[in-house]
Amino acid sequence: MSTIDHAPISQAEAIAKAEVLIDALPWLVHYSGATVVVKFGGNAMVSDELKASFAEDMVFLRLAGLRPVVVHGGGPQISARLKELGIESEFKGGYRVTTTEAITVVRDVLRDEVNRDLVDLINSHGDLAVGLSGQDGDLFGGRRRGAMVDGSMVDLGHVGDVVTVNTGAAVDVLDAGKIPVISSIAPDTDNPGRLLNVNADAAASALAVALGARKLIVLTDVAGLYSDWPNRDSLVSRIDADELRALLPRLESGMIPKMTACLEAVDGGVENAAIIDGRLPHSTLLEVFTNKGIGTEVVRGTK
Ligand SMILES: Nc1ncnc2c1ncn2[C@@H]1O[C@H](COP(=O)(O)OP(=O)(O)O)[C@@H](O)[C@H]1O
Ligand SMILES: CC(=O)N[C@@H](CCC(=O)OP(=O)(O)O)C(=O)O
Repeated sequence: MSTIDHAPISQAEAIAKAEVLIDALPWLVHYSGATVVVKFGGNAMVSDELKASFAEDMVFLRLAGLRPVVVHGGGPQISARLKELGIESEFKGGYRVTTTEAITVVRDVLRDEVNRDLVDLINSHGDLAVGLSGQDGDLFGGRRRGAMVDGSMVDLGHVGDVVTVNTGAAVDVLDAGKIPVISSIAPDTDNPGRLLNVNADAAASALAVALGARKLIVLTDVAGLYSDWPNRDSLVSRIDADELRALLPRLESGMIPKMTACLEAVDGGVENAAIIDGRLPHSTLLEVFTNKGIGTEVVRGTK
């Protein structure tokens, strides 16, 4: 066998790899023991490879000494199931209008399909993930909300905001050294026995605030927030809460709940919130462990 066969990488490659690892050191120190809430959007779950790389990132964060918490969406998966069942579904102001018939489908797709799939992927690396929904241990309590469309408030059916968070179930999982994987449905606090469909960005934000998380990361299917959508030259790398508050009324569709969630997180004490491109493998690791991060970072304002 030649010497080459025994040398898996060159010295230059070895030094480059060591530099990548050592660059992560200040971030390992900064985030040691910190709770980080990661929202995995349905549009970012586009392939089995990306879902598997997301699961690896969560395991990496946990084994690096952070306390990752996953809140997942599943919008496209819910839409596909509703279509199969012939149930009408439309979005208003970035939120799905959710009928009594649709709410059961939303719950089943999120809790029984998307959640189980992510838990299984993480657990292929060891017994690390525990699936929860907003119903478990009264994790979330919701209240119905409408949406502003063209200056007037429209009804959204069984759609709500998270108004109470009982962190006990998630903290128990974290304290056991595991990763909570949470779906965003919430019991309706005004109508016992009824459920509400909560946008997953909003659920992740409410949980990040209640857990005193250091960081909220939102994975989606664009590079970040564009200030002049769809002009691809307008990607925002950093924005503070005051600037975001001013920009919010001009945002459209799915970016409305997403950026509202980031704003509420930093207003609620989370150090920063990042919108990153979930289509990039290992985007979460790049965001947490590199100096520049990726995507759009939202930081606290002067308020
Ligand atoms: N200003 C903007 N910046 C970035 N994306 C935007 C903007 N306005 C609208 N969008 C749209 O929002 C989408 C992300 O929201 P959404 O589909 O709800 O994602 P997710 O399923 O990840 O929650 C993007 O794919 C893009 O089409
Ligand atoms: C009220 C509302 O719109 N709920 C969302 C919940 C899932 C979600 O937020 O999924 P993504 O993160 O993939 O968009 C929905 O029904 O699609």
